[in-house]
Amino acid sequence: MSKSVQIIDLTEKYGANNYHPLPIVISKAEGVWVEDPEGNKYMDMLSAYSAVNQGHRHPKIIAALKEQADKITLTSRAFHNDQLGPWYEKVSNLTGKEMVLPMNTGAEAVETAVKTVRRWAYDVKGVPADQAEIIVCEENFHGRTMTAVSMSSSEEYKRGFGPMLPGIKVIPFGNLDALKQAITPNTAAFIFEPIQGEAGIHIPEDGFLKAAYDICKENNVLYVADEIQAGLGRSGKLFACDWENVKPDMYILGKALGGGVFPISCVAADKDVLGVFEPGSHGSTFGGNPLACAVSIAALDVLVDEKLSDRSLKLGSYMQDRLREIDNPIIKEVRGKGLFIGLELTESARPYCEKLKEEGLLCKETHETVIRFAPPLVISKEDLDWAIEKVKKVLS
Ligand SMILES: Cc1ncc(COP(=O)(O)O)c(C=O)c1O
Repeated sequence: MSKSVQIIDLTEKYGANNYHPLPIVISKAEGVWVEDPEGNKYMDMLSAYSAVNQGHRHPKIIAALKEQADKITLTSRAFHNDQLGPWYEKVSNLTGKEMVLPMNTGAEAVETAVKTVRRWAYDVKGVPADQAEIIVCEENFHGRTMTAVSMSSSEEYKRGFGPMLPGIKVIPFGNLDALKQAITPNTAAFIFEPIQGEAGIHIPEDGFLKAAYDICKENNVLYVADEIQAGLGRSGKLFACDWENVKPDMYILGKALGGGVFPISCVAADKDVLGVFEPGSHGSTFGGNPLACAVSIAALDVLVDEKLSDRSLKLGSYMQDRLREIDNPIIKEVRGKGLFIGLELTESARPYCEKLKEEGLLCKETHETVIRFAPPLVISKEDLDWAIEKVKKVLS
């Protein structure tokens, strides 16, 4: 029995059955390439759902991890640590926001955003206690905690987990009239993904992000962009909201914030919003730990120094054009921004992901019929051409 089969058996025997992974074990990685225990190499076209935008084990990020691991890894927030201040400054400069609040996972940052906007509604907007409302979009994905699941429109994500968090209103993605109608005096925030990732790379019509911002401003509603997956270079801009030059009231960031090396997430907003917290009102033992901050500083430096947003923009439109050349009636649509690409089929995408795996290319189906392509943004043109030929072979 191969090592891979043994490991999969153990996972299936002891692991909770909450994922449906492709039957492959990964034990090593570098850049865009990963390797199984038998030494077979594959190209990673998923990047851990856009957490590895900087490429696997980027040498500068690994160096920062090792250097910090030799000094101190955790203080809790009972004390200051020497990495947190410089990390705050870096995220503040990048987002243009005055304040930052660190967490660990994306869903925790979403929780933080929800607490912030509710408290803001209570303290600043004067919404009566327990009456704050939040508007979200159909087919959103904000994570798997109870708050994030309560925001979901998917019955499958919610089944048996109730009662859900109250005060959530769901509108169709990209629908400005529905947004206007959903707003009441108790609305605290509109929380949305500027490009919906898990839904199958849904891109709103041009003008939506800006028009939705204007509606929020007219009604004193906070405009909160969940850029956990679409942000940090993935869509061909530093933030997906940059496509319409919109500065949200709050950014929610995660995934590539830690360069795929260490978990870190955050929300960033100005003082009039994120200033609502006082000591004891929110926190996390690991949030803002020195290891995560040191890694994140390096991860953000790599993103900026290597101009990964520009690479994503250029290589992304190249890849989309090449995919559109494939002539096969099962292809319904190729859509994307930068290297954030969805290829929608008229039938289940899973068998094609399995065939691509046999060809040495790892990607994953989303929403049944969509193959998501999101390679590390450091991918070379040669490697991308290799990947495109494999996709052509499997889909032609
Ligand atoms: C837009 C968005 N928000 C939140 C999350 C949740 O992040 P995490 O899995 O780190 O909790 C994800 C994860 O895919 C996401 O894509």
